[in-house]
Amino acid sequence: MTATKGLEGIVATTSSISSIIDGVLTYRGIDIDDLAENATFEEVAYLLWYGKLPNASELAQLIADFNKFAPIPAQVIEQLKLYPKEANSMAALRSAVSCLALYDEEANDMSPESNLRKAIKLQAQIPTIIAAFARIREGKEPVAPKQSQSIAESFLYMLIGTEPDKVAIQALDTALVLHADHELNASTFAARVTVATLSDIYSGVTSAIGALKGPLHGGANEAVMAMLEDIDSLDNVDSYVHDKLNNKQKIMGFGHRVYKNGDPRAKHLQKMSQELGKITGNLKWYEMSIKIEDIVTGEKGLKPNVDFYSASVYTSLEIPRDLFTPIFAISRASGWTAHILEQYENNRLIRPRAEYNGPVSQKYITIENR
Ligand SMILES: CC(=O)SCCNC(=O)CCNC(=O)[C@H](O)C(C)(C)COP(=O)(O)OP(=O)(O)OC[C@H]1O[C@@H](n2cnc3c(N)ncnc32)[C@H](O)[C@@H]1OP(=O)(O)O
Ligand SMILES: O=C([O-])CC(=O)C(=O)O
Repeated sequence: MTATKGLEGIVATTSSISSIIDGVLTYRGIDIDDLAENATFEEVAYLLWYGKLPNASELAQLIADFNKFAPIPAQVIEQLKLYPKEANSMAALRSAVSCLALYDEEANDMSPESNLRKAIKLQAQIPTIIAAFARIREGKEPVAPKQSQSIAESFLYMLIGTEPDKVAIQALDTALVLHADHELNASTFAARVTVATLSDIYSGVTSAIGALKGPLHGGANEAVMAMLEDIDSLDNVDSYVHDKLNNKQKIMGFGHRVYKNGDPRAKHLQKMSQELGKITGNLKWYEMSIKIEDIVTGEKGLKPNVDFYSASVYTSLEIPRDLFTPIFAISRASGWTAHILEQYENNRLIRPRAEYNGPVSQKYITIENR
């Protein structure tokens, strides 16, 4: 038995949800470029769960379900009020999603109909939790979900408490489309490992949120913004990036386990970052990002991943930095739950082996002789 560090290159399952072949990302066979330009997040969620694009009435039904399920139980709101105001927002989301299960009577119903319904509920309720916690920690009352055609609109409405701007809704919707699924990424794998024990969907999504939080995965978008704030001006980019690279430190938002010639989602986010910068009259973060990319790609051959330009996009939308990774979770909830449903459909326990490299032939030593 020989271990492969980080399971690089190991094919651990079959899946018909998304593919990355020769650097091209598809959801159910549809190119991400096509979806980014034409689809709404609601259509994409349907596509991931059902394997096809919805017709008008199927889409209307899904949107009606999202609106119906979006309010969260009063007990969960009460829990959010008890969390420390300075709690990490991904930790708060992880706890609150786990808490949702306690108030869902069908949490442990393993029928396919119930699991699909819970996937839709989770997708509807995760944005509500994030917006509610963001307001509660500022001493404000949560805003009830808006009856809306779009999760992006309802989320922004719950966050700011007023009608969101159309440009912001469109930009967030596209970002949600771009982040929705990504084959067997770390958080999706965590979800699949959890539910492969035949544990419930809430456990799977809670595991996934924990995995997404880390800065080598979804947490990188917040780390990118922290870096941009740290650098602070275009003039400081050169010395900052060279210092990091010379000290063999990572530049967040660059590199990817699967893409070696660039992430197809990054160009969409780069364009959005520029357009939003122009609209807000602040191109500073965009211009700094471009300069960082020039240096890192030029000198290390590393390309920006999905997290790099999403940082300046969300900042232009005036979203607080520590909600960037929770927003990633809003989107990826669709992919996580699609993978969980796929895992249940054709389940086998996921249990790899470890190559043992510890001591051998040891004997028990009594405590007085240690
Ligand atoms: C949604 C997402 O999860 S996208 C990824 C988000 N994460 C980040 O942006 C964090 C920064 N990037 C990284 O840490 C990595 O590129 C990962 C985690 C994304 C991929 O990791 P792996 O495939 O395991 O690559 P690994 O970390 O082994 O890097 C390979 C080499 O490239 C270097 N490298 C990789 N990423 C970077 C980076 N961002 N900055 C500088 N060097 C890097 C490593 O130092 C390593 O160099 P070495 O061979 O000289 O030791
Ligand atoms: O696939 C991965 O390793 C990371 C990820 O989730 C993504 O890029 O969207």
